[in-house]
Amino acid sequence: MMPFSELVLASHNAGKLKELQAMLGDAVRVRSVAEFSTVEPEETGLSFVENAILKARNAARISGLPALADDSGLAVDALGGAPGIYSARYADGQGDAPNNAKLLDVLREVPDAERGAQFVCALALVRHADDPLPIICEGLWHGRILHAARGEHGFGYDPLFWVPECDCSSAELPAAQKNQLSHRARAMALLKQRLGI
Ligand SMILES: O=c1nc[nH]c2c1ncn2[C@H]1C[C@H](O)[C@@H](COP(=O)(O)OP(=O)(O)OP(=O)(O)O)O1
Ligand SMILES: [Mg+2]
Repeated sequence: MMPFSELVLASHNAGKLKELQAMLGDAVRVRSVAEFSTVEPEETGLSFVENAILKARNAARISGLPALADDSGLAVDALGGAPGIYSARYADGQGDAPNNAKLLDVLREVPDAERGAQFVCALALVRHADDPLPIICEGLWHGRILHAARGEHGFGYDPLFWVPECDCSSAELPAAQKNQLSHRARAMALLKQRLGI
C-alpha cells in the first residue's frame, strides 16, 4: 500500500521532472522542490545512491513532505565510467550542450566497437528528512555513444545515446517510449513494485 498521498520530487531538472511525473501518473500527488527552494544542494556523494539520498533528505527537510530524488548520469566504457556522477558537471556546469560537445570531443578517435555506455539512475525515497531506511531503486540502460547528435526529444545526453533495441538515439524516441525503456523507467518500475502502486 502507498504509505503517503503527497510526494515532493527533489529535482531541479525540468526534463527529469517531466519523466518522473509521467511515470508516477496519478498514483500520488506530486509537488516540485522548486516550490520550496531554488537553492540546489551540493552533490558531495561519491555514488549515485549517496547523491540521491542527499537530495531527497534536503527536499524532505525544506518541504516537510516525503521526498523522491533521482541521481543519474552517463557511464562511458572507454572513459572508465566517466562522466558518471559528474555527468551534469562534465563541462564545469555550463549545461547540456557544452557537456555533449565535450563528450563528442574526447571520444572523437574512439571506434564504434569501443563506444559502449550506460545511463544509470538511482532513485531514493525518504519518508522524512531523517529517515533511517531510505528506499533505493536502481536502473541501467545500455547503449552506445554516437559520433554526432540526433533527435530533439528528451534532455541531457539523449541526442548522443544510441539505443540498439530501437535503432535510434534516445532523443529520437517519443517520450512515452523512452519512459518505458530508460534507466529511470527501470528504477521507477522497481520503486512502484516496492510501494505496491
Ligand atoms: O535520461 C537521461 N537522458 C539524458 N541525459 C540524462 C538522463 N538522465 C540523466 N542524464 C544526465 C543529465 C545530467 O547531465 C546528468 C544528471 O545529473 P543529476 O545531478 O542527476 O541531475 P541534475 O543536476 O540535472 O538535476 P537534479 O540533481 O536537480 O535532479 O545525467
Ligand atoms: Mg544534480
